[in-house]
Amino acid sequence: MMASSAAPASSSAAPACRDMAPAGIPTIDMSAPAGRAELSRQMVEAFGERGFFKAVNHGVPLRVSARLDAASAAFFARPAEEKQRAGPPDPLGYGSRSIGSHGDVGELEYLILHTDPEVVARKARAIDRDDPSRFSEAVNEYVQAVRHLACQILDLLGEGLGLRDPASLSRLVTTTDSDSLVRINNYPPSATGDGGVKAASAVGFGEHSDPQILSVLRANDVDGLQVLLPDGRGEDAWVQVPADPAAFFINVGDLLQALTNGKLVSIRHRVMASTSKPRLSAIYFAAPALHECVSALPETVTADAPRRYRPFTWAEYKKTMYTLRLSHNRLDLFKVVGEGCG
Ligand SMILES: C=C1C[C@]23C[C@@]1(O)CC[C@H]2[C@@]12CC[C@H](O)[C@@](C)(C(=O)O1)[C@H]2[C@@H]3C(=O)O
Ligand SMILES: O=C(O)CCC(=O)C(=O)O
Ligand SMILES: [Fe+2]
Repeated sequence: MMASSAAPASSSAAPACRDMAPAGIPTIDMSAPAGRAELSRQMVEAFGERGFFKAVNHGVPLRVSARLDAASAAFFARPAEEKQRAGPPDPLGYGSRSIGSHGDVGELEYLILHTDPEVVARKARAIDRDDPSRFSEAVNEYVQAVRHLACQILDLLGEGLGLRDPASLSRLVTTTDSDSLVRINNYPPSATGDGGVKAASAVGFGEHSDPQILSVLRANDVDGLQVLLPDGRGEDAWVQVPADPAAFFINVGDLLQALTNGKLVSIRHRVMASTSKPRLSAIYFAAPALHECVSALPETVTADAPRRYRPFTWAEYKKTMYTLRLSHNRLDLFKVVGEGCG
């Protein structure tokens, strides 16, 4: 089942799109009413054509998401000088407006955390001084649930792609030294000062692709997420993804594009901040270990589809990504010229 429901977004420095046909937002029912083979086929199709899908009936308990939302909202409601104690984002920690270290800014504040429970526990001492375990337990429980969802999706992809070892993708993420992150974003309402709301063009989080394997995003009931999709006439158009706090939005990251030799596409997305209510989002970025060599899966390399990217380690990719602006097409720098890691 693939449902289409979005209208093109109108504001942007990006391609004009007002009169273009709306591109669809694939919706996949994770309870697999039509069976597992059909579910994995839908995923490969959605990720191959769009680079993302909306997951419903995903099995992550509402209680777990609500607990993270409450712990996050309590932190963001604290005075600025208290929040700064959890910063600066170097690159993990609390940050406000500034994204990365190359001049990108957005209308948001955020926390970026490594998902290792010991690292979460250390950071929680600065995030919730009264009761650090209140915060760390909410994060750890959430991470466990969304990692499980990410791995289910990766296993289904492994099957849909016809991999000899269908669990090879999820193993990249379940390894104890996985470098996965969780990011919690708070977009304050865009007040003008006179009680009104700013023009729809305020950038909450600028255009980019996510660098990791898979991103699992959930937000409250406030719109803002947009994805760049083909409009069917050879152009791309920004498409608003209507908010749905009961769903997860799953994105292909750069590494999954490299692993599948471009068969699955890393989607460009952004958040526009023009809301009268705060938008709160949490994104789990599923990543491999730093030393992992990322190389196209043999099943995706054929005479018709020769290897597109040279092998590289996640550490090497990360080092490059942190030297670049948010919107950079960083995977292009790894297009094939030779073989071998390092
Ligand atoms: C400008 C940057 C911020 C970012 C690191 C980078 O140099 C380029 C990639 C950015 C991004 C986008 C997705 C995630 O939000 C993020 C945590 C990531 O892994 O890559 C951010 C990085 C960041 O904010 O530190
Ligand atoms: O906050 C959101 O909804 C998305 C943010 C995002 O794309 C990111 O943090 O990488
Ligand atoms: Fe993103």
